[in-house]
Amino acid sequence: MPLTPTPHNSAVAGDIAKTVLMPGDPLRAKYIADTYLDDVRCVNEVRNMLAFTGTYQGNPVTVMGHGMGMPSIGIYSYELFNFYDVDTIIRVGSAGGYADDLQLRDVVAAQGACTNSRYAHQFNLPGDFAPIASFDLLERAVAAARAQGVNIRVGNVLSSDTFYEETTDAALAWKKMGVLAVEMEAAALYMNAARAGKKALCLLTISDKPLTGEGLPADERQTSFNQMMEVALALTTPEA
Ligand SMILES: O=P(O)(O)O[C@H]1O[C@H](CO)[C@@H](O)[C@H]1O
Ligand SMILES: O=c1cc[nH]c(=O)[nH]1
Repeated sequence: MPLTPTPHNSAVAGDIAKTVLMPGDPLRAKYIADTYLDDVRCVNEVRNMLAFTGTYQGNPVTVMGHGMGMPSIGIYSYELFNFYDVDTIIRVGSAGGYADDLQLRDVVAAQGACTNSRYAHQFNLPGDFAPIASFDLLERAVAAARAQGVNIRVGNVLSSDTFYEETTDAALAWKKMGVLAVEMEAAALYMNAARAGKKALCLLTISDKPLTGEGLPADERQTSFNQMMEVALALTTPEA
């Protein structure tokens, strides 16, 4: 029985490239496709979770939104890894900076992803799982960033089930552990990649600082992340 299309994705297996870039916002996926890809076609519109397949410097790549939160990226990345034979997913997201020395628009590579979610419980492990990036992708992202003159920070992030918090207690506690920034999906992506034996990396642009109240406006969140996108796109080329 064919596994594709799925209830969430009308693409069939050959429509999706081996490497997929995933922002949370489907309009950011469209922006990446319109700005950087050639020979683009839209391969999914189910729930408006837009997916586009094209080429970047001659190499096939798909760009698809994943929505907000771990249940959402959990579904899309599971299907891409297990039903569409995708090898590599690179999330290109926004994050709230915790570290004092992170500024708005800085780029972070999530080497590890702490989480307050129970996503790992489905794997019935006799302990806590440490969700980590593919070292190969991480190493290549750092090299690509240096080559492009992008100052990239590498470290731990928090993948949170909540965007809004009653107090700053949790943020301050994670910050004390050296966690650089908060977002909402990397841990689930890294776990799905680990379980499927595939590769994943989460790159983030700092869109706000929850502990100081600084933030970029919504339109800039959608379109101002070009440095991060260009580092991610460099990983789609064999020579990167
Ligand atoms: O900008 P994206 O990639 O959606 O990432 C961040 O923004 C959303 C919250 O505003 C969450 O999805 C969080 O992870
Ligand atoms: O998840 C997110 C993303 C951006 N900023 C935050 O504070 N949290």
